[in-house]
Amino acid sequence: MTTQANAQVPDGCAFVIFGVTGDLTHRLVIPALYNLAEANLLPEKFCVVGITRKDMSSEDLRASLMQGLQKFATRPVDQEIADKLLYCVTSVSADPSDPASFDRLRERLEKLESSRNTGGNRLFYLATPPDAFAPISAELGRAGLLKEDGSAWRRLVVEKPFGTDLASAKALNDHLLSIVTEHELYRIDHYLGKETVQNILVLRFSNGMFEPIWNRDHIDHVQITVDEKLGVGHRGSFYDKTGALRDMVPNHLFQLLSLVAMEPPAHFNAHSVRSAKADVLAAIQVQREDEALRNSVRGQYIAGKVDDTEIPDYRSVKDVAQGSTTETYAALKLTIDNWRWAGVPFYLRTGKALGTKRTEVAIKFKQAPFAMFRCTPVEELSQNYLVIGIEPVEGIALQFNTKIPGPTIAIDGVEMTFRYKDYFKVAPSNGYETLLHDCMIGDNILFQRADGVEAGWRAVQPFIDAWAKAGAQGLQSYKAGSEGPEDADALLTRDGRNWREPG
Ligand SMILES: NC(=O)C1=CN([C@@H]2O[C@H](COP(=O)(O)OP(=O)(O)OC[C@H]3O[C@@H](n4cnc5c(N)ncnc54)[C@H](OP(=O)(O)O)[C@@H]3O)[C@@H](O)[C@H]2O)C=CC1
Ligand SMILES: O=C1O[C@H](COP(=O)(O)O)[C@@H](O)[C@H](O)[C@H]1O
Repeated sequence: MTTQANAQVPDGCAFVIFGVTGDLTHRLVIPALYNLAEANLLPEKFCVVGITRKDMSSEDLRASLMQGLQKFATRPVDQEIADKLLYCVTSVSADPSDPASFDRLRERLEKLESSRNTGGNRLFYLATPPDAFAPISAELGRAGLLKEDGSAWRRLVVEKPFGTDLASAKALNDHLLSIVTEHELYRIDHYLGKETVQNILVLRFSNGMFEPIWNRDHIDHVQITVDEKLGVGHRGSFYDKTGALRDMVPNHLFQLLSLVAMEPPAHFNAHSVRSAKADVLAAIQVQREDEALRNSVRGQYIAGKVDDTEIPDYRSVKDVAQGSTTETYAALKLTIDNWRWAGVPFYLRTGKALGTKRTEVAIKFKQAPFAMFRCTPVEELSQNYLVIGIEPVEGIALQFNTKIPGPTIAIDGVEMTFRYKDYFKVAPSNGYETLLHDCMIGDNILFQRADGVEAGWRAVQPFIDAWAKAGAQGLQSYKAGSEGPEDADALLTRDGRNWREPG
């Protein structure tokens, strides 16, 4: 994430994609590379090596990627730029279960590097299902593909999910860090590619007015909401093993939480920013399992309608186990054990097949201490929220009370809003451009570090364990198209608080 006005063009390199035939590559990676090409942010000395276990010609691969680009591009496709990008793509077969194929890959890569004059710099992007991360990286290491060579760099990019619990995340960290250094490793969380998420850093640390009130003296609580309208769709097999908690909380919701709650980093660099984020994640209180049960709600959707679309019962989705107890909704109450946040609860919720699509962080300030205006009791005054809209509303809103014009004092809540679309005219991106560009220029600031990942899993582990033991007990049903299980409201009302209404 550059702070300069002119973004840096990366060094020449080979961009090697494992899982090139998959959905992520077609939907996000190639369209993001296209957007970088259009912005002149790809190096001239560049090649894309698409790895597949199939026998696929480069022509067929290019045709398939072009189709994906036409379908998923965020901007009108300029055919000349697209052709130039796809001309750089070569298909190579390699399968981690066949070590010899990685030796052949090394030879092919060396030839391509020399014909494209890429300087030997290599980026390996693992856009495969997560169970392939360890075998592929092991083979890359064994075949010497990640071995440093003079000044040429090597980087390994790993998609999410990073582990399925604390133990597996630790094991994956240990494995990967036995092959590459932390600096060469890029753990992607696509939330950090969103402009609105990156802006949390800028909002907090480029404006003097927030820091003095950004603490337990002025903030009552924080709400982090990631509500989705989409159901599980065709991802039953992945989702039923994963659930809402693992799928969203230790990664995306904790990225939001850490940006909102971290201490000011000493420097704007990967070490300082990631240390501050890891510190605050490590300060989340690790609850006992009985506390985790009391401080959480989980739900599963049943058939209903989202807008005009009928959503079938979660349990009827293909590849979802009969009688599955996997949660499609999770709400948690967490506390952060440090001086800034002592006594300030963080309420997190996320779910699928809900009535509203909304990703936001709402910071609720403490009420005015005294009801000078007798027209409205202080507890009935509208609440003071600073709302950071991530999606679909991209912007920032401040809610406060104001006098209703007229001869008497009457008070109403109003909202002051900033919307990106009103201020900035930028070509729409898909969120991966910044991340891919950063990998190529060697900036890890927007990528997760081992300690941050493990601290996140440590905080959610008691919920995973307690829910696994409880099984169906305590799992609420909610209708698709609703706002989630009713008990989610109780998580706040028992503390004398409410979830912020949409809008
Ligand atoms: N799709 C999306 O929108 C998003 C996906 N992700 C993450 O990206 C990764 C890829 O997701 P997605 O593209 O949807 O997945 P896909 O199921 O589409 O698989 C990607 C490709 O990986 C290859 N592959 C599968 N198993 C192995 C294996 N054991 N060894 C080597 N290659 C293998 C296959 O290619 P072949 O058969 O040709 O070898 C397959 O086409 C996942 O980790 C996912 O969580 C993250 C955010 C969004
Ligand atoms: O990683 C994932 O994120 C998406 C939500 O991403 P968003 O950018 O649309 O908010 C979620 O739907 C998916 O289940 C999860 O795997």
